[in-house]
Amino acid sequence: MNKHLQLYGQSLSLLTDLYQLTMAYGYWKSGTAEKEAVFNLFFRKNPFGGGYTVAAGLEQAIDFIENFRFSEEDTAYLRTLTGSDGQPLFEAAFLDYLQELRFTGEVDAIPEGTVVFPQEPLLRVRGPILQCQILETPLLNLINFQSLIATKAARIKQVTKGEPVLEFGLRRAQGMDGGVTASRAAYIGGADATSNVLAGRLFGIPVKGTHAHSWVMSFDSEEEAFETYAEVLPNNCIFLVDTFDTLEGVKKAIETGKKLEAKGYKLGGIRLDSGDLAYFSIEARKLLDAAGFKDAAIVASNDLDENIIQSLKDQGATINVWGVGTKLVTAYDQPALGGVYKLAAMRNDKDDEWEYKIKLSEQTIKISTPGIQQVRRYRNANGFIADMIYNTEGFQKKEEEIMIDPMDYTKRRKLDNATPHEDLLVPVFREGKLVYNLPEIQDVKKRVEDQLSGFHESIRRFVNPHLYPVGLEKGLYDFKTDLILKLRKFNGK
Ligand SMILES: Nc1ncnc2c1ncn2[C@@H]1O[C@H](COP(=O)(O)OP(=O)(O)OP(=O)(O)O)[C@@H](O)[C@H]1O
Ligand SMILES: O=P(O)(O)OC[C@H]1O[C@H](OP(=O)(O)OP(=O)(O)O)[C@H](O)[C@@H]1O
Ligand SMILES: O=C(O)c1cccnc1
Ligand SMILES: [Mg+2]
Repeated sequence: MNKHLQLYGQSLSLLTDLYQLTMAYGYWKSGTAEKEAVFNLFFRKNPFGGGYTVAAGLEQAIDFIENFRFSEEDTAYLRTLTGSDGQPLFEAAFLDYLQELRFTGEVDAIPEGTVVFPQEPLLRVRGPILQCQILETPLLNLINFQSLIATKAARIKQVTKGEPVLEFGLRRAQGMDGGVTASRAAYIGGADATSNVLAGRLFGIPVKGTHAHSWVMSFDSEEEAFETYAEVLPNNCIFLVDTFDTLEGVKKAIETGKKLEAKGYKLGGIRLDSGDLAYFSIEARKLLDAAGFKDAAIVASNDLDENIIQSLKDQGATINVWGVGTKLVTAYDQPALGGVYKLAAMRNDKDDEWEYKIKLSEQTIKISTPGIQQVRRYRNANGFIADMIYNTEGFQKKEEEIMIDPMDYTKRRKLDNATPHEDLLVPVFREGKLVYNLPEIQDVKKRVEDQLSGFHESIRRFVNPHLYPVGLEKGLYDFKTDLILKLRKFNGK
């Protein structure tokens, strides 16, 4: 366990914002540390202007929670922190308490690879408030980034229409963990292989690659470069043909391909990495086909993303393997998913009942939803039709379920228990123990494909995608409205 979650040889429990620890100290000192709380992790907008998001990062979140403990070294560091008066920020007894602290609560989560939408809790954490609080930052860090990259990869795979995508991003990734984590999420979302060898080893992702311009440049001629490569790696021959003159390069790759064939090997293909990729791929295909290399792949790379790939396809490009780096692993056009983690309920001291919590905002979309939430996904014969967020404890939903658009009271839909449905959040931790069987990464990847094919294609289009209906169960909607009115002092008026 804890495969790549150790950074620089350190445990990662301090990988949180200082304010989580100062609040934790506050809860401890004021005697509320053990009060039971529920937090929901959700985002408010699909990334890239798209109509869907792919959930990813749960395995690393689980790993983090399982290995969550402050070591002696960690608390020794915290002991050195001081406040504005130069005095220690934390008292010794609190740091001793932290050292003994383990996660004892509950986590429910939507499995990785599930297609999800704004407002839906991807993860729900329940337990002593101090523990839930400290987990906010690492959980958001882990889920936001991987969900973002998995979504980007799904969009890229969507436009290649099933043609292989090779993730080449490590050199441009946001640091080392960014690179490793992006390779994992990209594979889940749709990439078929990575050039990142460490990610291959850690996660069981296929590793693939060609060669660079420097290989060609290190010889006196392109012929010599290709032939030497073919001698050393006859079973891995995809030649980069654009170092000097692309179509001349293709001809030289073909000559080397013939020699490979004579020795019983196959020319894997060529790679194009500059110039007009549509034009060169079409011309290269003609040359390869005429020479009998109909199976040879045409790999293309060079700052590709889903929009350029779509444009190349529209131009009739004959590329059939797509190398995508920078714009995939950095989510170039939207570098962050704005997931948040909000307190939604707390156990009341007086009567031991749930007290529901809400964050007000001038912007309706930013008002959080109270409750111990679950997401129910309904389907008909054609696929998924709507998701309803409901409260699982306290006020109950009724037999006949009415779902209301949280942004528009008049937009509603009738659903009932007879409509086939599935609850998306599944138990992950109970009393601090892992109760979830982690799926193989290949199964997570497969889940993305299955899920995406279950939604109407209109949610997948890039321009003005259709908004998939996500609503609040009427009881929850009304409860939330009453709570907002109460907080705004419109109580009963
Ligand atoms: N036919 C095409 N239609 C649309 N975009 C294309 C087409 N061919 C290439 N591109 C994209 O246009 C951009 C070209 O960038 P740029 O001009 O920097 O590349 P280049 O000069 O050809 O190559 P390099 O600088 O790597 O040698 C890349 O993002 C590439 O993917
Ligand atoms: O373009 P990306 O999607 O990031 O894919 C990875 C890129 O990395 C390599 O070259 P590099 O960019 O290092 O050099 P170059 O720009 O001179 O090709 C490769 O040739 C690709 O172009
Ligand atoms: O194998 C490749 O072709 C490759 C690897 C990393 C970056 N660009 C290309
Ligand atoms: Mg480049």
